[in-house]
Amino acid sequence: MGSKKLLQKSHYCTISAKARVISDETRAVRLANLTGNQSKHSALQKTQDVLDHKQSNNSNSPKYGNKKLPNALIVGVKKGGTRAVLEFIRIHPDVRALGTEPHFFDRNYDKGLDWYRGLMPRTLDSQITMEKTPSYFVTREAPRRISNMSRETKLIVVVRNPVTRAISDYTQTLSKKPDIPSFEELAFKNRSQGIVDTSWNAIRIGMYILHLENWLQYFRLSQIHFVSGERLITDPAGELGRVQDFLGLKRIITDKHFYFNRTKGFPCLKKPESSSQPRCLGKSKGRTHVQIDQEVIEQLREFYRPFNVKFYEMVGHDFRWD
Ligand SMILES: Nc1ncnc2c1ncn2[C@@H]1O[C@H](COP(=O)(O)OS(=O)(=O)O)[C@@H](OP(=O)(O)O)[C@H]1O
Repeated sequence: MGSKKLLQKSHYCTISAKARVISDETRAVRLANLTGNQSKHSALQKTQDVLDHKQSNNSNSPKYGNKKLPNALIVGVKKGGTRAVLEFIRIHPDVRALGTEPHFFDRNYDKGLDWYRGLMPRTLDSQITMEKTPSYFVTREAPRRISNMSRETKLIVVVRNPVTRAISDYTQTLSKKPDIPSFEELAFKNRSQGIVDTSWNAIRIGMYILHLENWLQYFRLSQIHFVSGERLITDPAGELGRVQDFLGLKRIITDKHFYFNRTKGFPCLKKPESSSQPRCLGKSKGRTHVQIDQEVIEQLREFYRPFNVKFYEMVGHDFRWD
């Protein structure tokens, strides 16, 4: 076999090994989130050990290294574009990330930090460990718990127009439970009087300033980086450039890594040479949204406006959601 073919073959093996690792890892964390029992957790640990072994056979991964608690977390927001940020940043050679959402600081906190650390990929000292769980942003206890782990944790929040975010959230729920009430019914306590139901999660999550105030009790604003969910779609390289700066990483991910996939309607990662792996996000990202009456959208815009303005003032950036 010629040297070029050999190279291509080993590259292909690395990619398919990585794909296997990701699907095993997904199974492992899902298991932990679905069950609360101890024997399943040791099964999870075993699966994770197998993953580590597989990853150590992957030439892209360190042969040695340690499982470390994350230095950086993507803490929100749900439907903001958190998966895209994680999948894009993890192509950086100095980043290793858990592919699935461990929900440690909300649902699995009682399992302890050792359990959490055990889920993480092995990293060299120079590498950053990351995970993403979008529900952390709206979990009251999450900032305190994360600051107890390390006060130096870097936090990333992907924010998006709260009205579009709410519709995206509802569209996702509807895809799983087709019998739920209409968006309008859930969004308002009294629609004719314009009284919004702030107890509905799809609405509450978008009141970003309220959640942010909770985080600022434990973290400095400079420890939190806000990614624009809108610009992440129109200029992924620009947003990822700022994420790399924030994480203290060399800017390796650039516009050379992205292309706009017309079928998907979103930016995707360029395929590494000779790989058959899809590099666009899955079907649950970029769903066609439920059609919502323009008047309802206007009412929600009005509702969010004061919260948005306070949020812009606090973070020093106008996201232009009006
Ligand atoms: N490159 C790329 N490809 C696909 N989708 C992209 C991308 N960049 C951002 N987005 C937007 O990400 C939205 C899903 O957000 P999350 O990943 O945070 O969702 S989740 O909370 O993890 O379910 C998803 O929301 P919907 O379009 O409403 O499905 C996308 O708009």
